[in-house]
Parts: sequence; C-alpha cells; structure tokens
Amino acid sequence: MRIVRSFASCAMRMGRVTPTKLEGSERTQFLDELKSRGWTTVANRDAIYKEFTFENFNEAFGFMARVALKAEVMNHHPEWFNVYNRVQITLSTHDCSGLSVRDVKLAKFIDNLK
Ligand SMILES: C[C@H](O)[C@H](O)[C@H]1CNC2=NC(N)=NC(=O)C2=N1
Repeated sequence: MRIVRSFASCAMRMGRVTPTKLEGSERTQFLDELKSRGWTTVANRDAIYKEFTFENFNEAFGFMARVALKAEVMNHHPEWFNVYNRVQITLSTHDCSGLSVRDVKLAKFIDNLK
C-alpha cells in the first residue's frame, strides 16, 4: 500500500496525474493570495495573468529560461509573450480547462524568481 501511495504522489509531483479544477473556498483563498501579489484573472476564460518588466532583454530571457526549466519539470507550461524587457504570462491548466493547483504552484515559483 505504501508503494502504491508513493507511486501516486510521485506521479502527482511529476505532473502525470490529471489535475482537477480549483473550486470553492480553496479557490477563493488561492486567488486572493495571487491577486495580492499582482496576478489578475482573465476575461472570458479561467486563467491568471501577470506582467513582469526587467532592465533589459538579457534579464527577461534569463527569467524566462528559469521558468521554462521549472515548467518542464512540472510538465506544466505557461502561455507567454515577450518583447525586449517585458514578459506577459498567462497561467491556466489545459487538461482541466481552468485553474488548478499547478497554476498556483508555478505562479509562486515565478514570483520568487523576481
Ligand atoms: C500531455 C501533457 O501532459 C499535457 O499537455 C500537459 C503539458 N503542459 C501543460 N501545461 C499547461 N499549462 N496545462 C496543461 O494542462 C498541460 N498539460
């Protein structure tokens, strides 16, 4: 049983388990936390958005590289747009068509880089 559980939690960490959409008070709590750090909700879809500005392209791209490596490990990828020193990031979970804990986890990682 312990082996089954540890396999399940490993699969979860590796992003191999289909995530479920955040709902109810858990969702409200996560969203309040994210909004306090500058994330906003997106019109017409269940996603969060934040814009980051850097000194120059080099700083912006270094930041993107760090996010990309984390995203690959999590098997959870951002939708993003970059022009010179500006990076716009939208997070949503395609596998459940909405926000999941993976978006919250990736958002926290991103905020800690800045
Ligand atoms: C098949 C593969 O597991 C999925 O497509 C992964 C890859 N990256 C992903 N990224 C995001 N943002 N949402 C997903 O649901 C997702 N799913």
